Amino acid sequence: MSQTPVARLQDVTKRIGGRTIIDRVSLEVYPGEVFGFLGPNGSGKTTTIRMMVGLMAMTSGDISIGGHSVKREYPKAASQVGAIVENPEMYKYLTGYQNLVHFARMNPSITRQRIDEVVKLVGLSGRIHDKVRKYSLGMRQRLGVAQAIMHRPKLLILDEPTNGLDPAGIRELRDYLRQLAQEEGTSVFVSSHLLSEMELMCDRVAILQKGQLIDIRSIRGETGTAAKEAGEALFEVDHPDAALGILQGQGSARIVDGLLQLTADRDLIAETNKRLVEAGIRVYGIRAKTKSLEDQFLEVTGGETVG
Ligand SMILES: Nc1ncnc2c1ncn2[C@@H]1O[C@H](COP(=O)(O)OP(=O)(O)OP(=O)(O)O)[C@@H](O)[C@H]1O
Repeated sequence: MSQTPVARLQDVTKRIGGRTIIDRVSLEVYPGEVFGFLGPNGSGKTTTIRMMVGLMAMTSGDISIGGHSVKREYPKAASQVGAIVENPEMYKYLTGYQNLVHFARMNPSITRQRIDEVVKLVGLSGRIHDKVRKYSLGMRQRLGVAQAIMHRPKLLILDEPTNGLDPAGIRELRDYLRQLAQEEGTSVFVSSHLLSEMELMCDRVAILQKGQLIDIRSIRGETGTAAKEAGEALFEVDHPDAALGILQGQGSARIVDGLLQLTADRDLIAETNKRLVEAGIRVYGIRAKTKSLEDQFLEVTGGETVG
């Protein structure tokens, strides 16, 4: 994508007590996309998010939000983020609306009209004047999201928002996150340890394993099936070394057992083939070893059922 990213993580690393918890994680989140951060428990999702919102310092690397470095321009970066990292603090004896008015006081730019708008967006209009103590978990969470987006952040970060929600609650969450992305152009960064939920909610998913990012994938459609997209493509060519030279800059290209191997989706396979042929390389065969997101996630989790 050629758009300017809303969030950019560059080689983000966190070491605690000599242990590397997050290891050179790099990724970009684009305007209006719902980006999933998928990994088994303990893989480092929360730690990464804590660094993104400035709750924890990085050991090295950098994160920018809306073009502002979290390290060097924290107030500017923070103003572009809305997040629910731990359970949102809400006053249970107040109504949902009173809670929002209370939080809006801290930011004079938030008007009553804006409050009404976010209430509608998260689907709480009918119950916003009920006391929060009467709310279900899903409703409390929606109120938390309403609070987090009142100041029109470019990026909304949600850490494991589906925890404890029933399937209907998850579907609702998916619907209003999508709406948020579409109507307000807000990008959403959402973590989960459940692949099935990520497939329902996200445009792209990054898989984190033991603090390392092992893949970033697009998800096509909302049918619950992961696109069999990027994978290893093997090119059988007459001069592998020359072919590798031609593909300089195509990050993943390497030679394996005399074959030119690279990570590519269908378009990139076609494009690579064209480049090679045009450069005078003879291509005898192309094999694509695509792995579904599910295959890959099962490898990461060792086939264990997580949940
Ligand atoms: N302050 C800390 N000191 C030492 N180790 C930590 C600290 N914070 C996190 N860790 C370790 O870092 C690893 C990643 O933790 P993290 O909570 O980020 O994972 P997670 O993917 O969010 O998992 P979960 O879904 O279980 O919260 C874990 O092994 C955890 O024990």
